[in-house]
Amino acid sequence: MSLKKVIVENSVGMVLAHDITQIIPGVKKGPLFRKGYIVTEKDIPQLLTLGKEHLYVWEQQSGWIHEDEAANRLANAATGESSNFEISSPKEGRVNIASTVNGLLKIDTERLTSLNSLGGLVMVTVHTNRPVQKGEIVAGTRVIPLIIEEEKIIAAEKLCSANEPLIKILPYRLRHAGMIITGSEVKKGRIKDGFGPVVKEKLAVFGVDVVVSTYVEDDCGKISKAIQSTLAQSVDMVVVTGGMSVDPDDVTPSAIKATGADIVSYGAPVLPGSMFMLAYLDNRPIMGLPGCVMYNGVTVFDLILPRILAGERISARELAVLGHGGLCLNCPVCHYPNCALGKGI
Ligand SMILES: Nc1nc2c(c(=O)[nH]1)N[C@H]1C(S)=C(S)[C@@H](COP(=O)(O)OP(=O)(O)OC[C@H]3O[C@@H](n4cnc5c(N)ncnc54)[C@H](O)[C@@H]3O)O[C@H]1N2
Ligand code: MOO
Repeated sequence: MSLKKVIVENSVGMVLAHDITQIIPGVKKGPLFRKGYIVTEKDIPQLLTLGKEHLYVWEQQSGWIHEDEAANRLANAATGESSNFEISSPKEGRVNIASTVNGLLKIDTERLTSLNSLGGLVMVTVHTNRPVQKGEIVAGTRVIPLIIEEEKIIAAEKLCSANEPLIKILPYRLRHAGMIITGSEVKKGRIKDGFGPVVKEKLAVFGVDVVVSTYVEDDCGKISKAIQSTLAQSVDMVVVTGGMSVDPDDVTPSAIKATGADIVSYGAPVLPGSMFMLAYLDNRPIMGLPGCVMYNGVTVFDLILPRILAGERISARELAVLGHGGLCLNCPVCHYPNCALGKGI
């Protein structure tokens, strides 16, 4: 198809090649005539008052496609036509991509940049590794010109679907957690446990149940044994709270090491949460949670947990890159994940 420019008075009976938007300040912004509309005699005065003395109408031409069709094709290619996404009807060449499930959003950011370097089209997303909910819009795509060479869309489709889709949602796979609350003051009843309820609630958001829960005093051997016996009860992961810092009674990192687990990192470049430990034993994650996870609203735990639950194995490098954007600004009202925390990747 190609465009033909005609004088508005000569457009009666012709097929409109684009939406015509009406804006009434403070009242309305939206299309008055839609692409594909056949112009009638009575529309002419209204078109003239909208400032349209000329219109673009369609002239069929092979090798070119309309922006709406192109945007639709791009959205389908980017999501691999997965049922985890719902693609909206095109509007003025824009298509929205929404999640139909709760899960971890994965964007191949390198390929996204390559796609957006092709020119003539844009693919725009929220950040990768975001925990998304059913119904949330996660991406939008728009074709810049009204019609575009089909060849360009074919190249974009190839890029979108190479090996695996550009945009994916990973379901949360881990369901059962074990929790070890350390601290002699808690074990001996000097204070009430305030950590367990916080962790339980954070896990429950993702549908994870704490199926084993143990209180242990600040003793390396006892904590280490508790981790092993918790893992023996077929949990998918273990969280150990407290004792992560540098006091003589902070023995949790040593206890995790003593289980023989592979230590990915002791320390993570996120504030709060810098004393975090991640380790794996028999491919099951063990997380050492510093006191700030109990105290602060959002910490490194909130950044890493959705990825762990989606079954990703987190490397030391993936923790290291969190430093860029890892500083919580302690806003008076927290809007996480709608903020910069953890978005430097
Ligand atoms: N010299 C340094 N001091 C601290 C550092 C550091 O790098 N150098 N790091 C700070 C950071 S960051 C954090 S976070 C905390 C880490 O604390 P821990 O994980 O070692 O926490 P604890 O010492 O076990 O407890 C701190 C505080 O919280 C209370 N607590 C602990 N567990 C519970 C529980 N289950 N229920 C209620 N209250 C609990 C505990 O009684 C302590 O009062 O260290 C900084 N210091
Ligand atoms: O582990 Mo503390 O990590 O930064 O508040």
